[in-house]
Amino acid sequence: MSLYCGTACRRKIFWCYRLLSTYVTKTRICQARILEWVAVSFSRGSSRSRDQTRIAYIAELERLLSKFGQDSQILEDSVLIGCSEEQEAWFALDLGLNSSSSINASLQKAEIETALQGSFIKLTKALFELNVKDASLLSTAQALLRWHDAHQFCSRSGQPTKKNVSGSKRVCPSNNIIYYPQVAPVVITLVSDGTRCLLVRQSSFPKGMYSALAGFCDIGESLEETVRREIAEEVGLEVDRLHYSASQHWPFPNSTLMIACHATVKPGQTELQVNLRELEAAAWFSRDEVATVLRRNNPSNQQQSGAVPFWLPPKLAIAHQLIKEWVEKPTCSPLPA
Ligand SMILES: NC(=O)C1=CN([C@@H]2O[C@H](COP(=O)(O)OP(=O)(O)OC[C@H]3O[C@@H](n4cnc5c(N)ncnc54)[C@H](OP(=O)(O)O)[C@@H]3O)[C@@H](O)[C@H]2O)C=CC1
Ligand SMILES: [Mg+2]
Repeated sequence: MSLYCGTACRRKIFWCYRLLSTYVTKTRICQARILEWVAVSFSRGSSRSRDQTRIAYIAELERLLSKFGQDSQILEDSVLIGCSEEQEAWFALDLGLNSSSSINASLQKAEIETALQGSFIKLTKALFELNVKDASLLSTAQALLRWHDAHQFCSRSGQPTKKNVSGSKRVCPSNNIIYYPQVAPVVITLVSDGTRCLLVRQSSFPKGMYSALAGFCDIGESLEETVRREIAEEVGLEVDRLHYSASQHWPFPNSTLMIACHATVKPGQTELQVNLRELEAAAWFSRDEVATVLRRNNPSNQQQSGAVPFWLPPKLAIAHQLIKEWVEKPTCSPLPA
């Protein structure tokens, strides 16, 4: 808050662009209009490569908005997502480009791209192409802007709620109820039997990708209980030991805190009973197999050579870190659950 008000702070905004698309769930294809966010990530130069993709930070958004005939009033909708090492506050703003219901409907994506000499790319793609710091900012922006978008009204009075300046909460003016952004805890666990690890596929994953096993925490559960329940529910295994590894904020489908763990099952109790309502496939893989895939981890490699049977989540995904940890530290000994 002080960052926002401080005179030394220059207000920087990075933009998010959103579009409507169909959304495929595990059980049905839903044609409902679901908001899918796309990062405004720009690459300078003629060809885009991984290290060129970056967030466009706009120091003088007012001027640009005015160029397109927009009222700078919309800046009030921006939310604070962080600050630079020079103590400049960074805000994110949803421009709702090309959305007919948006107050900014007259802003055209192509025109903005031309003005800024860059191009929009999908948020899910951008998150894996940006550096860790920018990806984290973008993840915060997506989660926070989406939360504000979905919490415009008080659930008690039905009256419109009002965002505070930084966007850290919304208040109902009629009864002073305060609403804070929500985060859902999710556990993601790499199960091992000592020599092999368990990788799974959901039908919603990109083609050929396998990952660790994940699940939302239920009300009343500890993380340990969630890990045990999810593993039992999805592959029919009983966890023997587990230990925490790391965590990561993840903005899909809404704001989640991914809590990553390693788990082991008892030797001899490794037979899988795959719950096909939750998973498309699950299988044990040796350390050598996983190490090979990690080294060549690129979906296009698989298509080109056919040598790699599957691929793993990209480096910035916490699942990737879990898998890498397991490959590199075969002897780490877990604590009793
Ligand atoms: N980075 C990675 O490699 C991976 C990340 N993930 C992330 O982990 C998340 C959870 O994994 P997933 O296996 O899908 O979880 P679950 O195994 O818990 O299954 C998802 C189902 O749980 C129910 N559910 C319970 N609480 C919630 C909630 N707060 N929000 C949404 N659904 C809820 C829904 O069921 P119903 O529809 O019946 O209500 C939903 O379809 C994923 O959404 C994904 O973002 C997952 C796998 C890999
Ligand atoms: Mg799951």
